[in-house]
Amino acid sequence: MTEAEPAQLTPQRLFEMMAGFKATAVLRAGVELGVFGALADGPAHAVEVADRLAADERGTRLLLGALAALRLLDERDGRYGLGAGVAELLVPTSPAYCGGITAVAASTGEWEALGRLASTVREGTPVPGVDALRPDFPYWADFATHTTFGTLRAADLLADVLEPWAAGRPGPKVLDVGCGHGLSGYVLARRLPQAVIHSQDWPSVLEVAEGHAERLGVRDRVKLLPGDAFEVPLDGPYDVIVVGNLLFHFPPERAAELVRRLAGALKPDGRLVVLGFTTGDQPPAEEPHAHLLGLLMLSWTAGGEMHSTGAHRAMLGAAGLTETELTARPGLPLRILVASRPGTS
Ligand SMILES: C[S@@+](CC[C@H](N)C(=O)[O-])C[C@H]1O[C@@H](n2cnc3c(N)ncnc32)[C@H](O)[C@@H]1O
Repeated sequence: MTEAEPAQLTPQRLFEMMAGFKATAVLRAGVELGVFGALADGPAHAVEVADRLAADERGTRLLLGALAALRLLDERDGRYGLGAGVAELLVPTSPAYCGGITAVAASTGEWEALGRLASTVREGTPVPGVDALRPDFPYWADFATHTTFGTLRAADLLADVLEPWAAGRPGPKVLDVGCGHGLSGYVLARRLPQAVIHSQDWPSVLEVAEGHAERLGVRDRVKLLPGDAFEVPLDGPYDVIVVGNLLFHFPPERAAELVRRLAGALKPDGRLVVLGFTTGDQPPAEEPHAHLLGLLMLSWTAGGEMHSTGAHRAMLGAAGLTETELTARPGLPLRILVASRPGTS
């Protein structure tokens, strides 16, 4: 295999990077003000849109121009309509609506943290006053609410991996630690009608997860374990424990401590699953999401950072688990490691 040539930096690529935050701002303002919903029934002049949004006419006219410059809107004869694909993805009544994800991926919290990245790197400490590990860190409830569009794919893949094995266990008992939206457990529950899911996270996040469990029709088989994953009584033993996108909140030794705790709550022959973004498995340009997420962990936690699949394997091995198997899919920037607790059930 030949090494990929490094991409040549061009002035255009450089200026696109510099202007990236402006596109984020324009998209976010469009979503926040309800521009796309206001144009769902057809094109309109800026003055009509301003009236529908109860916003300033000049401000609306300038924003609509910028949205058209980004091709989110089309402008014809002074009237603005939705650009190609916008009705499906950015009109709130569409079943494929993604605009809510701006509350996470383009959130004020991320924006403010990354706006002072150089100073965070210089000092090596999180943004003053910010701690993503606090039970009331508001970003996590937003994350649980708005990211189901993307996380459903990961939950489906996880269910594909676990279903053949778990289907052979009578009434499998599953724990999802730092469950967020909870979909990892709920998609599995829909495939395995006898499964019982224990969803673990902070209380404010579990309120959101509970809503998803109800919508997916599995609420009657879901138990909630609110609290700190390091301290809450785990109510085991379990057939399956999933820890998804949580270990990178912590430095390696703290992550390994949690893995040990979870391994101790497995039944013999039970499975511990580490699911999520990793770095160090591929060249950085092949795993950009994970590297950018690592900067959020730098900004928001004391010591959190992304781990490699090799580091996860070492944590699982140190916790006495064996036969670790890796699943990854092209185009899905997540890796799934399934490790077994020795013994027979
Ligand atoms: C990035 S989200 C991951 C959500 C989901 N597991 C996934 O893979 O998409 C991290 C979650 O971990 C939770 N979390 C962080 N620290 C925690 C702790 N000490 N105890 C329990 N949950 C925690 C957050 O509230 C958040 O919901």
